[in-house]
Amino acid sequence: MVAPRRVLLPPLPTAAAAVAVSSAAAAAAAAAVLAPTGPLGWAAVLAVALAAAMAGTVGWPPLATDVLGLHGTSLPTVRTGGHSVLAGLFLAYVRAGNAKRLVELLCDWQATVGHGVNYQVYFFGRRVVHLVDPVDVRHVQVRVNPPRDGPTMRHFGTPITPDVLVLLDDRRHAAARRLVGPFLLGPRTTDAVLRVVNDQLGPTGSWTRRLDALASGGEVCDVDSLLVDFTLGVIHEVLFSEPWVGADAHGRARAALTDFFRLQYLSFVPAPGLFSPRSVAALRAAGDFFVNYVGAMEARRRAAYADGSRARAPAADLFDILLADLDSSGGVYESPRRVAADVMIFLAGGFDSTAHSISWALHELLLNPPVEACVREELRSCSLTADTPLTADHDGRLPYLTAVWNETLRKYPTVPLGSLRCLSTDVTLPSNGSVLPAGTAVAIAPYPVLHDPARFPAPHEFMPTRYLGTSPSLAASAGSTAHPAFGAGGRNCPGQQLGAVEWKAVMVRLLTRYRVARAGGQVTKETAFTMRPAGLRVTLSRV
Ligand code: HEM
Repeated sequence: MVAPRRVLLPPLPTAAAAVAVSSAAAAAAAAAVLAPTGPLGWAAVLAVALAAAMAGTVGWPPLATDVLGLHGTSLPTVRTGGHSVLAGLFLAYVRAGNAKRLVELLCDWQATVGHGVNYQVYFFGRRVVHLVDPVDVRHVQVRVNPPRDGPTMRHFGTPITPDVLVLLDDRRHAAARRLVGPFLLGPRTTDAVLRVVNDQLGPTGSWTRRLDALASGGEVCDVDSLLVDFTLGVIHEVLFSEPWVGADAHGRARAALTDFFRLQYLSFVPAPGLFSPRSVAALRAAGDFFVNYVGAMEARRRAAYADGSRARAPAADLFDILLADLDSSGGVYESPRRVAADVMIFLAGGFDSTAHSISWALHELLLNPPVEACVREELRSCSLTADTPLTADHDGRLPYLTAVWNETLRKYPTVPLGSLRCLSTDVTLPSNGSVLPAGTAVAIAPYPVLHDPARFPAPHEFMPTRYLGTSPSLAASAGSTAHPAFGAGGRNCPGQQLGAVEWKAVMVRLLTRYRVARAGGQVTKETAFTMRPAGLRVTLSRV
């Protein structure tokens, strides 16, 4: 590994200017030589300018390699071992994104520069710094807490409004988090989740009937897909205190959110115009669906207040809190569209990330019978059976299951790429004093941080014992800065308690009622914003 030199990099516009100047010069030179007269001639000039821009993009950064104490810019393409030339880095990224293998690409890059080593990559003259040194990660996420990188995460706002929670400026973002935080991180969310899970997966619950039917027929099922449906129902009930309204609403929402995530990887690429008109139309249709749905839910709620069938206060759910704020002057939510946008973000954040964390845990229990035996033994020792509802009191009494949760999210952080931030001020990295200039895009992806062998020996092994004795409370563990599966700081995941409680409640319900067996097939990591175990096929049988 090359020892970093500490040299201050010229500010970002220098890079962009270098690319612009080299492509303009190339275009001028080509124009002089080709003397274009028709469209073909101009197309040739354009092609030369484009090639110069790409060459400039990749050719300029080596001058900057090792400045900032970072490494990189010549990185292998995924699984080929070959090094990227010219636009190779960009193409490798797009190819890996299309193949839903961005995690593998990131791991290859990380292995090239060394585990725990920060590095930089360039896309079209723009530097993206990947931070993995834990000291720097902590500093930037918690102390600096930069906003998300608006231009490259713009599609989060595309469907409804750019004023969506994840993209708000610091002041408005903090106000929104203060509004929803007490609900999402408090007992009302825990109670709501336990009520829904215990009801639907309880002895007479609708989901239990569905799973019992699969079990008695010995049917092979895609357990992850079932769980995605289930968790979309849970997050809806936490938001609205009722199931999805309308025959096809649940299905349409799932399709819309899937469309929304499918394109997410392109938003990490800081180049304009990457979305095809068809994709943009699909995103807009998804946005329209949510605006209409939330509008109808609002009308329904207001009618219930008006006829007295429901009290306006105290707020029973997150939707009540959002509507009360909408009705107040100077609140966080100034329009119904803003409410619809954030409802969409909570639904998006809260469904498949949690579903996949349950599926990955089941996958590992199937691979590790001694771990499964320990979990089952712990459930027995707490007298948890298929007929016993899980309560909030059980949390501290299930340390082994808690360790399995932590280890599942370490090995399979289900939002593996985290989010892209943009520095508003110059930031000095505490690990080596390097300065990242304001405007730098910073990626803090949980996956490489949680697979650093220096911090997690044998990172590809599933060892819940790493966490035994360290984290008595489920909600407080995986969200810490030492375990950044949920990010950290002011823009961390507000749904971590919800996800943790739901994961545990579902695991208890499934394991006390069913035995799960593998039904063949290869399980691979498939990343489209969230990371799922593709190919996980199982059969269920009653315990
Ligand atoms: C296992 C489950 C989950 C994982 C691994 C996860 C992970 C993450 C991560 C890594 C971030 C980005 C943090 C950052 O930028 O520093 C995030 C943000 C977010 N998550 Fe989660 N999440 C999970 C469950 C949930 C749930 C259940 C909800 C429902 C409320 C949710 C809602 C959100 C929202 C709204 C944001 C954006 C926060 C903001 O910008 O203020 N997540 N999550």
